[in-house]
Amino acid sequence: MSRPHILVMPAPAQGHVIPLLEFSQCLAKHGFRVTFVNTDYDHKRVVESLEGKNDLGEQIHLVSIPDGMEPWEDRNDLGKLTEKFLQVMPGKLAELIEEINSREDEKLDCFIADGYMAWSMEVAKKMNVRGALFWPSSAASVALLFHIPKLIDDGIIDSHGMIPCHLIPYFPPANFNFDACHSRSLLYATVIFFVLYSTSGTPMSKQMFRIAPNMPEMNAGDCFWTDMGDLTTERILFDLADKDLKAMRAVKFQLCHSTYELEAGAFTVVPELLPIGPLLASNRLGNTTGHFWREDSSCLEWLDQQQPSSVIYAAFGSFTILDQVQFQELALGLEFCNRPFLWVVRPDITTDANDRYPEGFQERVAARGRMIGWAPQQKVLNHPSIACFLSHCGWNSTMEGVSNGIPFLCWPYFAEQFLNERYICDIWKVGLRFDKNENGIIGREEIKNKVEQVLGDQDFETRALKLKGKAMNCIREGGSSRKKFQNFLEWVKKHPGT
Ligand SMILES: O=c1ccn([C@@H]2O[C@H](COP(=O)(O)OP(=O)(O)O[C@H]3O[C@H](CO)[C@@H](O)[C@H](O)[C@H]3O)[C@@H](O)[C@H]2O)c(=O)[nH]1
Repeated sequence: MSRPHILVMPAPAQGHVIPLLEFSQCLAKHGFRVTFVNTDYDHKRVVESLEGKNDLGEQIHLVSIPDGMEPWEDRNDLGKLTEKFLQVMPGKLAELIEEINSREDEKLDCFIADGYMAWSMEVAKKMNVRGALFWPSSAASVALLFHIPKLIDDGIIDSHGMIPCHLIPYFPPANFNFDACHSRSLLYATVIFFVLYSTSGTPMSKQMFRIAPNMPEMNAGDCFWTDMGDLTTERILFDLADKDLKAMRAVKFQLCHSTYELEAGAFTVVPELLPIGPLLASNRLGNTTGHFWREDSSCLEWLDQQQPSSVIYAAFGSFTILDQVQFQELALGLEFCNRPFLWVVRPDITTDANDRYPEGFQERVAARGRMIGWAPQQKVLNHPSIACFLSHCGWNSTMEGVSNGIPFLCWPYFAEQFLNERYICDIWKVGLRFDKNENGIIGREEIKNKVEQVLGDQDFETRALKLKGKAMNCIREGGSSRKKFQNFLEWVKKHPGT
């Protein structure tokens, strides 16, 4: 009998491609053939970063379809990207499925889409292919999505995902200086601003709510479509969330990159969600694949030369952009800590690619600091020299830090990262958050103080190691995630064909 064939499609983003490809490797290890469909743009980056190495094995076949954007357009503009891919990808996906199914010995047994691409379930249904979803983010973020109708009923967001105007503080900020409005035009501009602000809506309500007893309090700002900087993008992303929510209700299998033990409360909100995490390349003794940037593995040799539990690892995932002032303050903060550090400085982490570091910084830290463009992060976090993880709290980074028993310093950037921070700091108590200073930035002293607090208090490490034990037990024989993964495999094997 030929191997069952599964088509897997991630959302077009680094934090989605890596875990879905890891999941695909697990499927391949269990005897499945996988066709993995990226957008053309991401496909090119993934293939380039493989540098000709066949880390994927023969059972995973990479293919691609267009995302509707021109090659030079900015894919970090999530509103535009979403708008374009929703126009183009459904048709291209249907063509791809048709083409695969036209080959007699390759017919698809199942289609697995990223939860954030749940709209594609409709395409699969029309093509008579069974669908399942995989969520690369926390169960809490899925629960929040599931909770949208209730948030609308309770008036926390309106039917466009925005906070209704009566919940927005109507008054100007406390530090607003009316005396400074000498000029008539400035006064008019100010009035127009407040009128627009109060009628257009914004999802950034600070009204707190709790959706299950043992989950942290949340606010509308934790939803992934919020805090994007402009209302158009937020509305496009909310429409995507709404589409995903409708589609997910009709899907039998929904898998999630988490564990019951880490997020028990969230799983009670969406009982059909099945955890299969943590997904780590080390679980199958392999390497992480799907990178958009080339890994700089030379940092592992550098880590070998450092003392055990001595190095601060700082990395912000694939989206975070720091302005020049904040970037330099972070550099000075790392310098102030007076410890070895490994800092991932992605080529696009600041808007200004030149003269990014404070004057003389590189020379001063040369003996104990290392800056690289992209790390083999899972291997780094598993290295005995790592003491703590200064992270933007993307869910993959969170799972990777937790699975290695590393305490966190939390620096969330956007979307559900603030919710992940609450799990790290308030529920699991394995890290500390940074506070911004009066200038709205995280200052060098704050960085030094919090690093010292986390590393000076043995309880953080003790709790982190305990949490690691819980997370890793889930994927051992008899563990909860292992069982759910096996249930899923059986379901696919029992119902072969379309
Ligand atoms: O130098 C680096 C930095 C990161 N990574 C990897 O890249 C992935 C990054 O994923 P994540 O930590 O989740 O961050 P983002 O790239 O920001 O992920 C997006 O997708 C996640 C999953 O939905 C969300 O939780 C985030 O908020 C969203 O920004 C992880 O597997 C890391 O191991 C590397 O391999 N090398």
